[in-house]
Amino acid sequence: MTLVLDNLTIMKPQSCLARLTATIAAGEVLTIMGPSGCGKSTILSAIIGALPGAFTQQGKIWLGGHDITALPTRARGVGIMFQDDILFPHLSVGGNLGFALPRGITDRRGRIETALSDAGLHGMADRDPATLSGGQRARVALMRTLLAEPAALLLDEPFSRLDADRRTRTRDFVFQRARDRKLPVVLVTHDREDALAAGGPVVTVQGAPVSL
Ligand SMILES: Nc1ncnc2c1ncn2[C@@H]1O[C@H](COP(=O)(O)OP(=O)(O)OP(=O)(O)O)[C@@H](O)[C@H]1O
Repeated sequence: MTLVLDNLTIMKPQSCLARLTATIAAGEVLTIMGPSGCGKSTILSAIIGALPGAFTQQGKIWLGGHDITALPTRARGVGIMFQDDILFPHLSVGGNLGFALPRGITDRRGRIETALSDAGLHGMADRDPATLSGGQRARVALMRTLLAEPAALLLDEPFSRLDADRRTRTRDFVFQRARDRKLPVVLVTHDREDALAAGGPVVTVQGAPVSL
C-alpha cells in the first residue's frame, strides 16, 4: 500500500507548526528530521488520528487509495512504535503480544510463538518483560505493533535508547520486516545514520512558526 500525505498541515492557534507533502510507497521509509520541537511527533499523531487538542490540522491522508483523514484511530490501520515503547509490565512477553492480536484470530498461541521466533526470541513467551534487554524489548514492541496487522508503520525515535550495536541490528530488523510486509514507513529520528540505513527520502521539518 502507499501512504500519501497531501499538504498535511499542523496548526497551533494563529500559526502553522509543520506542513508536509509526501508519497511513501509500499516498503519504503520516509525519514523526517528537524530540530527539537518542530512538530515531528505531532505529525505522527495526526497520521494515527490522535492529534492533541492544542492543534488543528488541514490536508489529507490517504492509505491504499482510501482517504483516512477523518477515520478514528482504530479504523486507520496505522501502527506506531515509540522511543519509550512500554510493554505492559503486568503481562508476560506473550501476553503483551496477544494483546495486539485482532479479535477472532484462532491459534493465538501459535501466532505469538511464530512472532517470537521471527524476532529471535524463541521460547520467551512466559518471560517477564523486565527481564529482557533493551534490544529484545524493542523487538517485542515491534512484533506487537506488527501483530495488529497494520497497513502502514510509524516509528518515533524507536532506536534512540539502544547502544550502537543493538541499534544497528534492531534497525535492520525493523526495516527488513517492513519491506517483507510491504508497509510504507514514516521514521522520525535525529540520527543521520538511521536516515541512511532507512534508504529512502529524507524531509526536514523546520517548525519555524509561519503566519497563516
Ligand atoms: N499535547 C500538546 N499540547 C500542546 N503543545 C504540545 C503538545 N504536544 C507537543 N506540543 C508542542 O508542539 C511542538 C511540537 O512538538 P513535537 O513533540 O511534535 O516536536 P518534535 O519535533 O517531535 O520534538 P523532539 O525532536 O524534541 O521530539 C512543541 O513546541 C511542543 O512543546
